[in-house]
Amino acid sequence: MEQEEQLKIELEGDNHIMTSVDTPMLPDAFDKSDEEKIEIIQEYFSGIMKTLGLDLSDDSLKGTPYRYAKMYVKELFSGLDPKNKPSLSVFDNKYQYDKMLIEKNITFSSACEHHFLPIVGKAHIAYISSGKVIGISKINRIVEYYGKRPQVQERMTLQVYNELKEALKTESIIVVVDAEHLCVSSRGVKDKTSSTVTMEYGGKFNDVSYREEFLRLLKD
Ligand SMILES: Nc1nc2c(ncn2[C@@H]2O[C@H](COP(=O)(O)OP(=O)(O)OP(=O)(O)O)[C@@H](O)[C@H]2O)c(=O)[nH]1
Ligand SMILES: [Zn+2]
Repeated sequence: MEQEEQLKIELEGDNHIMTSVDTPMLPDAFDKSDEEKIEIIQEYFSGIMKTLGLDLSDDSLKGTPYRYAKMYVKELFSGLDPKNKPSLSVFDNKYQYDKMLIEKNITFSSACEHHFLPIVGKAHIAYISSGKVIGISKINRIVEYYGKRPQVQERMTLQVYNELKEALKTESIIVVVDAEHLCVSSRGVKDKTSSTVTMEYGGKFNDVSYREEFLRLLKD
């Protein structure tokens, strides 16, 4: 089959799926200031509370729509705005350290995009330098930044991997995320013990012996 014809079928076919690890955002996502967003969300959340029958003149409840809106924009979902992306300090690997660097037990919280309920867990990350090293706290900060969005765990895992790949100019990175989803543990199926593990890796970590060493060191 001609390549062009094949491409046309792929693009027009019913099963065509756009592949992207980007968080789906509207084109005008960054037109409003944080203060404008807080104002709008506050109004909507007042409506939700009133619909539930809550009396917003109560002194404990009256500040809740504002608190809620501020928490969304400035805290829980601050990672939707690229202005909050951490700057990553990357240095030359002058000492030519060529083994694995592992940053393990990185705690993070996020929110699942299907229910807007918390995802709470840990990320474990390792890389092998191809000439660059990264300030270790920046690894934690990258996890924090991508956690501060409505997420699915698979996408968050890939976003963290891609960001580190870009900064470190290597694919020899492994990202493992192990998290509890409150939409699974506190509602719906209400399973209190399961956790969800996702991973992405490349480069030297395609070799199982590197993955085994990484997983062994996570246990210590
Ligand atoms: N793959 C994946 N699924 C997720 C993640 N977070 C939440 N989910 C799931 O998203 C699904 C949404 O399914 P729906 O059937 O539309 O939602 P629901 O009726 O509330 O489903 P239940 O949770 O089974 O009650 C649920 O199975 C959630 O467990 C995630 O990070 N990755
Ligand atoms: Zn959910």
